[in-house]
Amino acid sequence: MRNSIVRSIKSLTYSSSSHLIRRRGFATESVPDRKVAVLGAAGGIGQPLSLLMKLNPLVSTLALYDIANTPGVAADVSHINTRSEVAGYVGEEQLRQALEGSDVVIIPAGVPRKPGMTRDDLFNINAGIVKGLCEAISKYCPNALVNMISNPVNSTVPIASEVFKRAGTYDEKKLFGVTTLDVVRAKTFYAGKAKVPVAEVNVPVVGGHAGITILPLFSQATPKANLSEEEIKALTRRTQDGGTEVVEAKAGKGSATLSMAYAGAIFADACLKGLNGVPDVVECSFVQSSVTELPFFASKVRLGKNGVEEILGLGPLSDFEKEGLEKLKPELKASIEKGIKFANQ
Ligand SMILES: NC(=O)C1=CN([C@@H]2O[C@H](COP(=O)(O)OP(=O)(O)OC[C@H]3O[C@@H](n4cnc5c(N)ncnc54)[C@H](O)[C@@H]3O)[C@@H](O)[C@H]2O)C=CC1
Ligand SMILES: O=C([O-])CC(=O)C(=O)O
Repeated sequence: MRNSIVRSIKSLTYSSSSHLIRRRGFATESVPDRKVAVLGAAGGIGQPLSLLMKLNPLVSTLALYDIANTPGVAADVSHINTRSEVAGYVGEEQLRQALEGSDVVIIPAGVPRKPGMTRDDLFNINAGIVKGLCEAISKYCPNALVNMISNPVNSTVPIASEVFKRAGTYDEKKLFGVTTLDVVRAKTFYAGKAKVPVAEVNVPVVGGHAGITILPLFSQATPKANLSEEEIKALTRRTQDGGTEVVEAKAGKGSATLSMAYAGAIFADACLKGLNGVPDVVECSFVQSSVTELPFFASKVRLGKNGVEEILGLGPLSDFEKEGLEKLKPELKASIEKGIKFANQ
């Protein structure tokens, strides 16, 4: 789980007119054409995420879709002299064009939290938005990898799975809840407390993406550090409350957008690398899973040419983590069931 985007940008030069990528000092190699669609591209996450995807040399076509304001965002981003061709699509009548041919669809469409709200409070509005977008995906790009950012992720991913099942297009290997921001936060907070270089830190985060369902496994963090039980508990709480920390600091102006765009770009890059056959691409994600008795669960996932190649187990847990795992299950189960019920009513 390295910072692959930054690495790509540093180590590669690329041409906007050909699909060749030249590693400085090494032979030229070709990369396949890949279309990425961002749904909700004009929003707080959508705009910086579109920028970051424009910087990604693995993308050849970037489709920016929203219900408003995408022409401006697309015109702006399109002037950046990188490989991908950019097009903006606005309104439902252009959704088909935005989606057709997509390899990866990233969904940050929907309303964000305000102080005092839980992610589940967004369900009533976002569930319908996600359902509509997934119906379109099942029609126009049923083979795309779907990166679900819209909250509550613990419910929106099950909604997507039900929509795809109903359409006969469900492939559990291709549906991902994006939990990368939890990993990004866990790494940052751990590095600060353990006083180790942040770029070297790895911390798996499992479970789901809301409050106590976010379970960072600091017992598996590397590089190892001698943190006290109290310090580990505080780091766990801060990771679980990271979203709320930003919501409160923004004081009514939304939730995490910039760090989320970064995290979303890391995860989409991992999906593209997997599709392109790069070996050993592993990220945490909320996917259909048999790691626990719950039908969906976030854990480390190996990405490959068809999406999920392997779901990795949890590994050894500390007593504190075992307790956290049992505590999160009822809430996560209820959120999953709420999504499934909504999609089928
Ligand atoms: N998975 C995660 O870790 C995180 C998830 N989020 C979630 O991401 C979502 C978006 O957050 P922000 O970008 O801050 O919100 P925002 O309100 O700034 O942007 C949302 C965008 O979605 C668009 N939209 C609404 N309905 C749409 C539809 N039917 N089709 C296409 N676009 C549509 C809006 O026009 C707007 O441009 C929220 O649900 C938020 O909770 C936020 C941070 C982290
Ligand atoms: O907290 C929120 O509402 C947005 C989010 O999911 C996060 O920042 O992790």
